[in-house]
Amino acid sequence: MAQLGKIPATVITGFLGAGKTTMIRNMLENAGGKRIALIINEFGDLGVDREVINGCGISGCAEDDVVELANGCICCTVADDFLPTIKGLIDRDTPPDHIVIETSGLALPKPLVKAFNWPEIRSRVTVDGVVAVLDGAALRDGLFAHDHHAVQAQREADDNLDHESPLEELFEEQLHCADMVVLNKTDLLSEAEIAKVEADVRAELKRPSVKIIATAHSKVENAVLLGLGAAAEDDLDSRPSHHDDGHEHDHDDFESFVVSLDNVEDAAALEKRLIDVVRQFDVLRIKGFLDIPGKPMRQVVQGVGERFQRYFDRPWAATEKRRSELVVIGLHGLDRNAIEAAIKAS
Ligand SMILES: Nc1nc2c(ncn2[C@@H]2O[C@H](COP(=O)(O)OP(=O)(O)OP(=O)(O)O)[C@@H](O)[C@H]2O)c(=O)[nH]1
Repeated sequence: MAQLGKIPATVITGFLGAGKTTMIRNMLENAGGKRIALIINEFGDLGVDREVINGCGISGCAEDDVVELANGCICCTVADDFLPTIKGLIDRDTPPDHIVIETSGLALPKPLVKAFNWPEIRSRVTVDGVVAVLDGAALRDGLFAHDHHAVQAQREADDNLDHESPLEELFEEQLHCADMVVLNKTDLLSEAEIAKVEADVRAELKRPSVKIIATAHSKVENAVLLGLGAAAEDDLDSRPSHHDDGHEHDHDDFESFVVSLDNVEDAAALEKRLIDVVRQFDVLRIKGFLDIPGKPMRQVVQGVGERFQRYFDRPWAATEKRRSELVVIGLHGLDRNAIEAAIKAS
């Protein structure tokens, strides 16, 4: 077998908030002794995903098995960031059994898969599979299908601009590169909606062999996710991309910033303001941590579109500064001042 002796690597792709980190937490919790190293890349300067993974206290999940690539989107920094990181992992005295890479929700997976053909790693690592996690509720609501904001209407009106929305393009990039599709958040969909979304996704796939798994809370068994044996780096041609012609890719369609707050007395009221912000502005994702006075634990805030979740994940460490910080991610042109003012208004 050509892949014999190579370390398998699984690439997890999927739009902002689709459920990638949740999937990886499940995976680590059920690793069953398999040594999984994790490379995490996210859009925005707060490193929430790594924190969420480290905060979960999974036994056997050593801190140095989780590497964060924080300098921009992984697909644009492969040579500078990704290659040295993966080399570092495979050169360890005890290399991992499996490498899992969580790409940022705005990353194109294909340039990353391509990087596995670099001579230094090609002989030692193979892309076992590209897994695309899809937000079933966002698909049902048409987030990736047509223009949902005025910004898009302007783009449509200008003949010089690419007519496809950045969300639609990303969706296609991620889906067309996938060896397995996880249709997530089915708890928010009716049976009929699941069937409709699944059929839409199936129609968009370029390779009929790709399986679609419908699930909630990103629950898929490791035996299903890992060990696909796809050797995706050898099979790039069947994964079409908008950028195959060398067309430049950047993330100018999106932007993010961090909002720092004082401690938060009334988290429910803050959540209401955050939902208003999502409704008023082109905000796609808000996530971060809150310092709630009198509480020994830090509170995690997760917002995907208008859907918010809050939970306490771990005690603040004695050595760390309690802080309240949120990363706001949205379409380019966010009115940062207005958004900050709206979040801070009380
Ligand atoms: N209702 C529901 N919520 C879900 C499901 N899966 C994940 N979530 C929630 O969706 C939010 C985002 O989940 P994450 O796993 O952080 O998503 P992600 O893809 O890693 O997000 P980014 O890294 O920011 O792109 C969290 O609040 C999750 O608890 C699901 O199946 N159903």
